[in-house]
Amino acid sequence: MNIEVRELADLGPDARRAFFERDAGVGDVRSDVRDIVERVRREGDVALRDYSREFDDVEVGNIDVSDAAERAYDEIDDDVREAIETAAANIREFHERQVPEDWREDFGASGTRELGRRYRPLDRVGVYAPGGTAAYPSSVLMGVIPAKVAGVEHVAVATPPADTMNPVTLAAMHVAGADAVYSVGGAQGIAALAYGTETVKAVQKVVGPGNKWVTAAKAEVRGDVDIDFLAGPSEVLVVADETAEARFVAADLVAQAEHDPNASVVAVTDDADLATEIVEEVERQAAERERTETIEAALENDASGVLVARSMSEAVLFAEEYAAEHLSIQADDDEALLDRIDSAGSVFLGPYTPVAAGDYASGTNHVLPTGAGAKQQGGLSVDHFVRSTTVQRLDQEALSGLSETVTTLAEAEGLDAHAQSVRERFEE
Ligand SMILES: NC(=O)c1ccc[n+]([C@@H]2O[C@H](COP(=O)([O-])OP(=O)(O)OC[C@H]3O[C@@H](n4cnc5c(N)ncnc54)[C@H](O)[C@@H]3O)[C@@H](O)[C@H]2O)c1
Ligand SMILES: N[C@H](CO)Cc1c[nH]c[nH+]1
Repeated sequence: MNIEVRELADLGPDARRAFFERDAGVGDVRSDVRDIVERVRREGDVALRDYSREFDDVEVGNIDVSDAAERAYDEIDDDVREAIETAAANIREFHERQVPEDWREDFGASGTRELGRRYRPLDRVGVYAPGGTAAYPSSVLMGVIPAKVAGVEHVAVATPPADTMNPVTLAAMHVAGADAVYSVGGAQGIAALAYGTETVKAVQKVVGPGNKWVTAAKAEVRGDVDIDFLAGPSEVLVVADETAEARFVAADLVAQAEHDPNASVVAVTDDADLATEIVEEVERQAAERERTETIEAALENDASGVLVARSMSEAVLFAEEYAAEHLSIQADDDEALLDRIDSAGSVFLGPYTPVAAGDYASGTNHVLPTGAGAKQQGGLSVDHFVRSTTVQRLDQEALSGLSETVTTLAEAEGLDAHAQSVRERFEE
């Protein structure tokens, strides 16, 4: 692996596009994924079994494995069970703070003009929990717990099949409170949740992270079913100044790189010596990890690199444009730098806040927008599982006060029935 330190100012238009318009290979698989989704719609369970054979090399027996979750919980090691419970408690605590409250207020100056908002949970949602090259019990917690905190009655989870399903992933489903578990992964798993099959019940909304096939499938079904956002192959951007510890920066880059060859990991600093040290550390640490091949592939992506900015202001401008899934700031005045960045999925401040803490257990959600989606939205939250309705009540006096405004605007729009619906109430 040969990572070069690059000057930010020297990046040409193609290199800049590779960073800012990254899509982690999702575009390349859109047409294959369209075919998979269509076939699942047409053929249901038969297609799910065929795709599991083809892509996961598994002969699926039961697609519905809901019964296995509680058993797995009893069977896993005590220390793992305890870690799941601790992480789940922290995630639940953080998400309980997000539950919106119904409100009503009288805005009327004369008469009653009572306006408000109420929130109700969705009825049925589907959570995708990845599980191709690694197991993701943490993603089960991150998807199911906010849905349950929001009050969703039926939360189904789809996760790739295996000859023996990962017991820790199953146990996490039990802890999080999943109502149904289906052993189907990839694009076919997303299609099954979106449209239903003989075994899988269709849901109103599909959420959760995954690789490029999963992400392309979410883009494909969006419109027919609601989704959270595109949460594809992982990304991290570390903004560092001369006070940063190269070892820590490198460890955070290597950690996200181990998810997927399509992951993007970037460090940007105004200190050229630090940049060189980061590269040396990344090379050393990557060689020591178990998933070296994946890490090296991710580091060699066009959207990965170690960059030197002319100033921290330039580094901050890069971070804003990059809109990372995870933004780590390891710098002296991290809060001042953060103040100048609006676009990031989740932010990690200081040397002792590794991204991995949020990945598992600090309590924030790790399902986050990738591909610069953070320019438009934040990570998965209780908000994704509720619908809001506005409610209003006027009395006669308040309506009389508004009548001129409404009828004038209605007539300006050429909608006289609207105007009359107000006047009618004041005619004998
Ligand atoms: N953005 C986020 O919030 C976030 C959070 C956690 C994980 N992730 C990402 O989730 C992903 C997990 O990836 P994974 O692969 O381990 O698990 P996965 O469950 O996302 O994907 C596995 C599935 O991919 C499908 N697949 C594999 N090869 C295929 C092919 N050639 N054609 C069609 N389908 C194919 C299979 O059906 C398999 O079941 C990583 O990219 C990781 O970075 C993202
Ligand atoms: N880093 C991932 C989000 O991109 C979440 C995760 C799960 N397990 C470990 N990490």
